[in-house]
Amino acid sequence: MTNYRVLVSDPISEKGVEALRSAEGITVDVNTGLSPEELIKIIGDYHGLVIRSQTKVTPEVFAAAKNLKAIGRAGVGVDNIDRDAATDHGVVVMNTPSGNTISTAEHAFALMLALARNIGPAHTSMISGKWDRKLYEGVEMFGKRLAILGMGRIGTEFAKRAQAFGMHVVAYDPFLTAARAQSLKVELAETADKALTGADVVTLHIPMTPETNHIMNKERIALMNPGALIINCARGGLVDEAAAKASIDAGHLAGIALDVYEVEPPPADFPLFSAKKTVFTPHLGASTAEAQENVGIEVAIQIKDFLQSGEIRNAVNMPNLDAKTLESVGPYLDLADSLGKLLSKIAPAQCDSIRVSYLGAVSELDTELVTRKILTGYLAAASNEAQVNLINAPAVAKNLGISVSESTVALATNCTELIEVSAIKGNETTTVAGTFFGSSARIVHIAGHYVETNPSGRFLFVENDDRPGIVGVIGSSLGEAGVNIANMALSRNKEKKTAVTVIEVDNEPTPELLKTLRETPGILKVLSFEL
Ligand SMILES: NC(=O)c1ccc[n+]([C@@H]2O[C@H](COP(=O)([O-])OP(=O)(O)OC[C@H]3O[C@@H](n4cnc5c(N)ncnc54)[C@H](O)[C@@H]3O)[C@@H](O)[C@H]2O)c1
Ligand SMILES: O=C(O)CC[C@@H](O)C(=O)O
Repeated sequence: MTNYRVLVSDPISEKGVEALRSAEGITVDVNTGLSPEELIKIIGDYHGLVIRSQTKVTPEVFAAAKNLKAIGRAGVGVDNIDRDAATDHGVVVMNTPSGNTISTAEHAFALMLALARNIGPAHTSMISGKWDRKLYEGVEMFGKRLAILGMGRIGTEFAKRAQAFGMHVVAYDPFLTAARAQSLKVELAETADKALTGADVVTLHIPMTPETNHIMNKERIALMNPGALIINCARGGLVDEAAAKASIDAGHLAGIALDVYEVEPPPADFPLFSAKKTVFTPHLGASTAEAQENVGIEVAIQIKDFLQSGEIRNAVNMPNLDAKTLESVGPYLDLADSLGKLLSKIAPAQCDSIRVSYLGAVSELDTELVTRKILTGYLAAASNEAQVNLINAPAVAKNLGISVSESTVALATNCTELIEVSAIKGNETTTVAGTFFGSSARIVHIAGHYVETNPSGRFLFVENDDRPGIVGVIGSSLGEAGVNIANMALSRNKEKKTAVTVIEVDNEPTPELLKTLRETPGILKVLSFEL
């Protein structure tokens, strides 16, 4: 069994580390607090990397990570990983989306209550010997209008807690349907602006993207009621901190509670530190024993399963390939790989596009994965890329200028299902196709010829004039060269008056044998390849 090395570069739970340590074929190093330079120096030795939010996985890290196959993020946000670079380098990025949901929702809720009731300043005042009841009068949350931006996992949990407190919940999320809003008993807002108009509190539970950067800007803050509160336990940068400070200073916004910051940690002269009503925590949303145990164990098992069996769960840069999916698509992936490889051997070089058609039963599978595998097989030989895999195959094709299209047809003629792959160069199209006879995968179509052959093995592909005697010459040439024939499939193209012979051979034909065959009158093309 291969020995894989995994680096844990941020603190994760001991149980998570243990789950990796006890895995067969995996060696773990826990080395936290590395500088970017130190990480770059050692990352080349590792096949797996486990992180939280401190480690920044930059393009420079990927360039040095020659053996890296997978990154596991113990948490939700993957904004500390350059996803495009990961995909280009064929590294799968997985997160653990649900293990810290409750903890983060509870933390955001705690921030809201602490802000509304001045818990922080009242505590500080009391331990300095004061008993100031007037200064720290708060506001009730009961009956207040709460805007939730982002009704994913954490937003939904926050909504449930707010409803229990008697708040009126208005939610905006581009993927929140009217039916789901109804079942969650929240008012559905069509836009963020509508959710915020007249809101007393806003809580943010959305990812940080170029579109969501500063979603809480000066104009949106102004839409909220005077005396409103902002809670951000999602990502720094969602709130324009300068605009929030200006609004508090101007007496519109009453206060802000933050767990996350545009720059983490914020500088000592962070302007909001001097604002009137605030609560700050140092990115603690997921910092509970329960959440850390959940995400630590989850990430460890995901990395272990990927390295040991290729299972992919919670990937953010490719479709999932969990055990169940792997079982159903596994045989198709092997056939797809062979079809891709076969196409790369028989189609002209420098094709412009690849077209994949799924006909019959196979059209019901996760065809995106199968297409990725076809590309992996095709590009492994056709490109100079050293490592084309399921993760980077579409990106490699795109970089090479090869467009890829996919179509599905529910019914297949002649057989119950068919995967047909064409390479197109100008007006020349080369097609191969494969199917299953029972559980046995077969290649049934090669460049205009119906043949039936195994999808793996060593092959000789011979195209010749369709006239008597040629197959005999091929057979005797192979015999004289000591090449044993394991299988042979013949096909004629009556229109072109040509025939092809696909011969599965036990040993590799020598260059001399190939030369003899190519020089035989009537033989038009001889290819030798392994699938
Ligand atoms: N503070 C912490 O320690 C901590 C812990 C866990 C998660 N988080 C952060 O919390 C955020 C939410 O996590 P989650 O698990 O609920 O994620 P999620 O993917 O379940 O939910 C995010 C939701 O945001 C919605 N969304 C995207 N763009 C939007 C927009 N412009 N306006 C409104 N909604 C939009 C999405 O449709 C999705 O439903 C993430 O940014 C995550 O990184 C922080
Ligand atoms: O690792 C952490 O504690 C932060 C996690 C959190 O920001 C997340 O996105 O899951």
